[in-house]
Amino acid sequence: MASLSIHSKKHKVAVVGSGNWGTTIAKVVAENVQAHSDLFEQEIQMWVYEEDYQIPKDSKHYDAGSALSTKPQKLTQLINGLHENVKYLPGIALPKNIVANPDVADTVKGSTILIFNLPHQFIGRVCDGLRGKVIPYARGISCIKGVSVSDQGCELFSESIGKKLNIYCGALSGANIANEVALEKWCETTIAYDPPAMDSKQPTPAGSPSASSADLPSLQKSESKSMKLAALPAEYPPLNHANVRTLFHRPYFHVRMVKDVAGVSLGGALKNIVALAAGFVDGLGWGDNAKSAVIRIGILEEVKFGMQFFSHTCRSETFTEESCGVADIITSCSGGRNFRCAKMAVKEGKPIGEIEERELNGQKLQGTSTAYEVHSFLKAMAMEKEFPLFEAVYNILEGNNKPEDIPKLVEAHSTDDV
Ligand SMILES: NC(=O)c1ccc[n+]([C@@H]2O[C@H](COP(=O)([O-])OP(=O)(O)OC[C@H]3O[C@@H](n4cnc5c(N)ncnc54)[C@H](O)[C@@H]3O)[C@@H](O)[C@H]2O)c1
Ligand SMILES: O=P(O)(O)OC[C@H](O)CO
Repeated sequence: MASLSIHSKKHKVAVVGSGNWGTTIAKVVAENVQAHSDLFEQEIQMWVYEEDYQIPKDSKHYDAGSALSTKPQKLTQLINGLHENVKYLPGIALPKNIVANPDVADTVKGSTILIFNLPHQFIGRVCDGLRGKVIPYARGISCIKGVSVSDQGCELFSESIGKKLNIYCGALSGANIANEVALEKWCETTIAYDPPAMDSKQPTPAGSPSASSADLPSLQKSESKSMKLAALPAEYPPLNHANVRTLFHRPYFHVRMVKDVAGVSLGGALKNIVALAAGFVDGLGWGDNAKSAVIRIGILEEVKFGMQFFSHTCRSETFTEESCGVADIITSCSGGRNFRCAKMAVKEGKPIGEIEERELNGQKLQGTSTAYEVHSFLKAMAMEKEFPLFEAVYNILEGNNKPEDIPKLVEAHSTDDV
């Protein structure tokens, strides 16, 4: 609830992305800024990748007598007029304090909290366009489930966003099918936020904001030693765990705060590969036992990947105890888009890309590209054999193997450990 604040400024929040999850998270934070007007400004700017959209005839918004319905309209105009993202989150009423904006630089202007939430294949280009446009003391949260693989290696999006924009960026990930969260069905999520110590200090209310610099948190230290962060001016409420949690926690969306940014990010990214494997075996009609075997092996490979390549910060418990780990694998292997499309692809004998195009109305699978990206990283490290499930999914997508080959391909995981 709103209470008196000793701070003369409030945080302005922007959401970069407005797909199925982007719009849902905008709804969550729009509700929370209304409930905490002592900490946050009331308007949420939400960046929309602009497109024309024709309201379908079976939509409750279709009105044959209105120009809004008879020809395609800008999606931003529809969202702002109807307070609903009719394309990516149809049927969900959005709080009126969400403003859809087609200009990404204008969306983030003056915002101290930036929430990145779009399919991972697009974030690099979007961040390139934001260089120099964000206020220097802004802080970010990445809700993106994927990893960034390049010649330099495998990078978390929290890291690459942070480096590109010269800001600290944490991560949010969990067992969170967007449509269920949007309908306010209870779930949990994990937020990893480990900002520079200066963000948690109790502020000195009066005086100059004096943007000073601080070292990056340990996760990023080794990779960008030269990067210096601007301090959050004392006029703002501190961006500590409590205030970050306040922005996201709802009665139906329970937040657990942790510090393991790598574990949270990797859990969200790698489970998408596992969900494809689960869809493949389910598509074959192999039943729940086969799916559970895939889940068990998937968790093992997630932990191994994290401890092998992000050992300086990653905790195995993040995968086995948090919503972003085991819970997200279970959810994703039950009702996620990657699971559903992989299952249909096997049942219908069609390429998964064709199913994605037909079924998802513009939403994007993350597992297929992540399987290729993880494969290219493992190949560069000559470690393909160490991750047979991830490799099996890649080889099935590539046409080198069939879903029926999965038991043979993951057999190494079935041998005794004694
Ligand atoms: N949908 C879910 O249930 C869910 C839940 C948790 C996390 N996530 C993760 O959240 C992230 C965002 O997923 P989502 O579900 O919001 O997206 P989505 O799958 O609904 O993707 C569509 C979005 O991509 C945008 N887009 C299309 N082409 C683009 C381009 N060239 N440049 C920029 N944007 C473009 C569209 O405008 C739309 O906003 C993903 O990493 C996903 O794994 C999704
Ligand atoms: O629909 P998916 O497969 O992208 O999964 C959605 C969420 O990540 C589940 O937590």
